Amino acid sequence: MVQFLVQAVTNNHTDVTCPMEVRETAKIGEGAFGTVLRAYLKEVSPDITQITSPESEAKWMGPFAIKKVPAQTEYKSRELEILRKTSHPNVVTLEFFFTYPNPEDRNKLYQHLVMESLPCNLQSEIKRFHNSNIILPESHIQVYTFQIARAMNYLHSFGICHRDIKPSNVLIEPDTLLLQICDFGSAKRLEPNQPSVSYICSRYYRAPELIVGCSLYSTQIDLWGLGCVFGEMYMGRPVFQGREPMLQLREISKLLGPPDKKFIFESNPAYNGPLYNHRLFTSSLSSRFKKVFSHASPDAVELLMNVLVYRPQDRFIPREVMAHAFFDSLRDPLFRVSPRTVNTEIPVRDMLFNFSDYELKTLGDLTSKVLPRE
Ligand SMILES: Nc1ncnc2c1ncn2[C@@H]1O[C@H](COP(=O)(O)OP(=O)(O)OP(=O)(O)O)[C@@H](O)[C@H]1O
Repeated sequence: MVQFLVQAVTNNHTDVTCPMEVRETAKIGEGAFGTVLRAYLKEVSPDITQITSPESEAKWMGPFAIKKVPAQTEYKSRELEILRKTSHPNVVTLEFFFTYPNPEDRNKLYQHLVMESLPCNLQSEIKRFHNSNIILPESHIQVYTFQIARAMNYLHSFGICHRDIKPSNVLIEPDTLLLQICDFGSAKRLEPNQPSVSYICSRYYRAPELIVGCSLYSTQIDLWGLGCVFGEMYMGRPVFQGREPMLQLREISKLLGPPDKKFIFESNPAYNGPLYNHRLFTSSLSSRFKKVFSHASPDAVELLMNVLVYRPQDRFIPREVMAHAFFDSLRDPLFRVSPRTVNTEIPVRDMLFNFSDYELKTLGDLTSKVLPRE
């Protein structure tokens, strides 16, 4: 356990900055860029310069998840900027933030993002089911996928592209099936006709346009990630597991068939890598999807076929995902789910459809299809 006093901790909701004690209790995650720790925070009076005694007035708040990343890198400050702008039930909440030196190297400042903590991520949930030789109940897959699409609909409405959608960046609360997207370390607000780097996103979840080197991509790269995560919940392992970066396209072509010339030209006319355009099978696209996602219902297969699509323009956008028939049972007033951690069935309709006025506007002509039945 590590405890320290920070003179200037800013509350993300009120913008008030005050001194606080921070108690870090355990490591939750370690990524390429930062460390995530479980932590508690306590307000202290401004004249205190030493850590206060346990009997002091204020209560410890938490648990939180603190993400520490080296401060002052242009790349990472985007994460704070984006988390400060967003407020959505399916996007992790930033509660406080501060900069503080690294205990091992006092000269190096670290940005600390203090977020609401969720107990589990989707990667461990998928593994848990897979290791017990069972697949996630389709009702859970519906509830989780709907919330991913809802978060994307919100983020994309501001042009914010997450750029690293994968099960370990999807947090869940197994008792309620609440889901929140985390890790905005790669996220960026995409501007039309402004190029961005194509070497983002974790390999198994990279959209085909990124693999062939597209730099003018859109928020639709996140939808590919949604499709991969959606499919992984049925398969218990990543849908496209390329052994190395260039073999990733080969894995995709085993299911979708080879990419066509139009897709390559629109993505990157200068692409001269392998195209895997020899015939690997004779079966139809839909029979391949049915075979690969053998546990999925016909509606789920149909939705997967509309998301795992080469051309980003032909891929469903988030509100089309939410409006799809696969989620119709969620719209039923009687819909209930049985979380694995709870012994009773719980209603989830209020949690799924508590749209803000802003969100309702983003649904446009699909509003009546997305909203629940009375
Ligand atoms: N708010 C949170 N609550 C609970 N766990 C969290 C939270 N934020 C992050 N984590 C856990 O910590 C892990 C690493 O966090 P994050 O992905 O933000 O760091 P990163 O350095 O960008 O990692 P990576 O390189 O794997 O993308 C996540 O996969 C998740 O399991």
